[in-house]
Parts: sequence; structure tokens; C-alpha cells
Amino acid sequence: MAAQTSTSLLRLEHIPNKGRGLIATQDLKAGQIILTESPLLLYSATPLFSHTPSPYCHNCFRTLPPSQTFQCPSCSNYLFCSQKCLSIALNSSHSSWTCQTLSHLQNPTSPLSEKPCELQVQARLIVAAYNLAIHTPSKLQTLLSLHGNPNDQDSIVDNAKFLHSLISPFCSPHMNFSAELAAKIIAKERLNSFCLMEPYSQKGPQRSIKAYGIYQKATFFNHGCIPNACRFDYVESGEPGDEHNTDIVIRLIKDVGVGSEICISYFRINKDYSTRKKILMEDYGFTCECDRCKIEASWNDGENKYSDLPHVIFLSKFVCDKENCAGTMAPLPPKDGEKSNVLECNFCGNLKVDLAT
Ligand SMILES: C[S@@+](CC[C@H](N)C(=O)[O-])C[C@H]1O[C@@H](n2cnc3c(N)ncnc32)[C@H](O)[C@@H]1O
Repeated sequence: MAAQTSTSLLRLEHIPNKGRGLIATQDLKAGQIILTESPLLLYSATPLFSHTPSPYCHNCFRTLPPSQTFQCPSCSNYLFCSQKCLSIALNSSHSSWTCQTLSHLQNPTSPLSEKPCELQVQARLIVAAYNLAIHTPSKLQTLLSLHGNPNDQDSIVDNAKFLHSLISPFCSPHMNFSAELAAKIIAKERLNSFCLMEPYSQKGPQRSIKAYGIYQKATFFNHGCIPNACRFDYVESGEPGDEHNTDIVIRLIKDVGVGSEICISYFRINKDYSTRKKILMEDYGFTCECDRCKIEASWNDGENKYSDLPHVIFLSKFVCDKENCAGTMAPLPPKDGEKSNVLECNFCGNLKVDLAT
């Protein structure tokens, strides 16, 4: 299959029993950044009828500064961290169509007000996707080309019908938006979105999700329970209004040889076998056949946790040990061709020297 990634480091290929996946086109070094990409679609994870307003900029999703925020001039619901973010949003994610549609959906008499949070967030997704189609139809086509389809038994179909009935009165008939299209969008999102998490806090491991993003190329990374790459984002450390705040960065944890598949973990790598099995089947529809799963399938709870099996050694090295974190550590990018011996956590940003390097 022809490479559809712009980077020459990766090639899209069919992988037996996994669908498409990304393969290294050359030998790559631990710490190397193999992909940096802006989202195709990004939307807030805050339910439309949340009791507390989102504390994040509705464009770049940085925490709003306590001093000055910028408000959408047409509705009072949406706040931005800078004039630049407001201007970008008014021409894209918070267009006049989005603003008007969300204002209606958020009206206290809206039927959505009584509905579960999940449906309220799905309403944001459908509005964001229709808005994408209005402004850049080719991007909706890209979204629709991703993995995943609704099946008839799925709650997706009922949710899509309901949401479409609420949103379609605001759409021009020539756009041909249908409930079937809404169902496809929800199905694609389920399998392909990345979560932008709220900043790390030592208080607890359960961080809320700020936003969901779909990244056209990063979505082709298959899951590995012992991944050779992991994702970073730098939403909070960017400058106000920086268009790249929500970029995803994929960095290698280990050296990868030419022709090897590059995988990321779809969740924190320290989860036990039964939890991984459940998430992968319920959320992604597959059973993982990796070596770690084969070994751990026969373990009793926690058994062999301290053995010298390769994956146990991997976990002890690359799971961040900062309190309430358990993110994945990857080396900093190589400098002048030299690999770094400093590991960085992709959740809390903790740095530690890898004495074994
Ligand atoms: C985000 S997509 C990854 C790209 C996908 N393979 C494709 O063809 O577009 C996630 C889906 O890929 C497949 N997948 C990912 N990792 C897998 C693995 N380790 N084993 C089997 N299937 C996998 C599953 O069907 C999953 O729902």
C-alpha cells in the first residue's frame, strides 16, 4: 500500500489480523520523533449541560488564565485564552454556524438537557464534524475513510438518529447530512480518537478528559501491550494562541529496525491482563495476540510481577514511578545523532536518567 503519511520514516501497510498499520522505512533510534501532527477534528469533552464551565480554552485547550479571557462575541458560553485563539476559532471550530447550533442545543429547554453526558458530548462531535464538512468537505471524507462502522445493534444508531433530529434543522438541505452519516461519524470517533487529558496532579490518577482529537495519520498506529512508541502532547506548555498546542507527537521508546511495525499503547501500559483484554474487546473490538498477553493470560492476579521476563523488565523501566502517574517514559530525542539517556514521562513530564543506557 502506498505511503499515505507525509513523513518518509513511516509506511502504511496491511498487517495480518490488524488491518492497516505503520512500518518503519529505515532504522530508527530510541527517542526519535517519528510523527508530529495537528488534529483533523478536535472537540471539547465537557458535556453541553455541565454544572461547571470548562476551564479550558475552546480553541487550544490550555487552562484558561485566571486574569484575562476572551469571550465569543455572539454567545457567552465559550471562552478563549487569547485574542488569537478566539480569531482562529471564529473562522473554524466556533464558526457562526457552530455558535448558533450549540446555542440552541444548550438552551435550557433543549431535549438534550435531560440526556446522559455521553450523548451531550456526542452532540459536540456531530456539530464539529458537520462544521468540518461545511468548511472543508474533503476533511469529512478523510474522517469517513478511517477504521470502524456502526452495527445495527449498536446504541450508536439510536444516538445518531436522536442527535441528527436535533441538529439537522440548522443544516442546509444541500449538505445531505443524514442520521446514517451521524452514526458513521460516531463509530469512526470511537475507534480513532485520542484523549487530551487535563494536567497531571499528584492528587489522583483519574484525570478528566479535556477534549477528543482525531489525527489522520496517528490513528494508523495499532495497539501494542509492549509498545515501541508513545504519544506526547504539550497542550499546557505552548504559548497562548499557538496553533500547534494540540499537535500530537509520537516518539520512540526503543530502537526500531527497518520493516518493523510501530505500535503505541491505547492506554496506560501498567494495566493488568484482564483489564487490557476487556478494554481492547469492548472499546476496540479485538483480542490482543501479543507475547505479553499470551504469557499473562495464565497468570493469577499479580503473579510473576517481579520476574525477569522481558516485558516485566520493560515495564519496570518505562512506567513512570511518580505518585499517581504511571505514564510511559520515552528517551528525549537524540542530539547530533547521539541517543539521550534521559527519559521523559508522557503524562506528568517527569525526567529521569536511565542509568542502564
Ligand atoms: C485506531 S485503529 C488502528 C488502525 C487500523 N488497523 C486501520 O486499519 O485503520 C484501531 C483498530 O485497529 C485494529 N487493531 C489495533 N491494534 C491491534 C492489535 N494489536 N491486534 C489486532 N487488531 C488491532 C483494531 O481493529 C482496532 O479497532
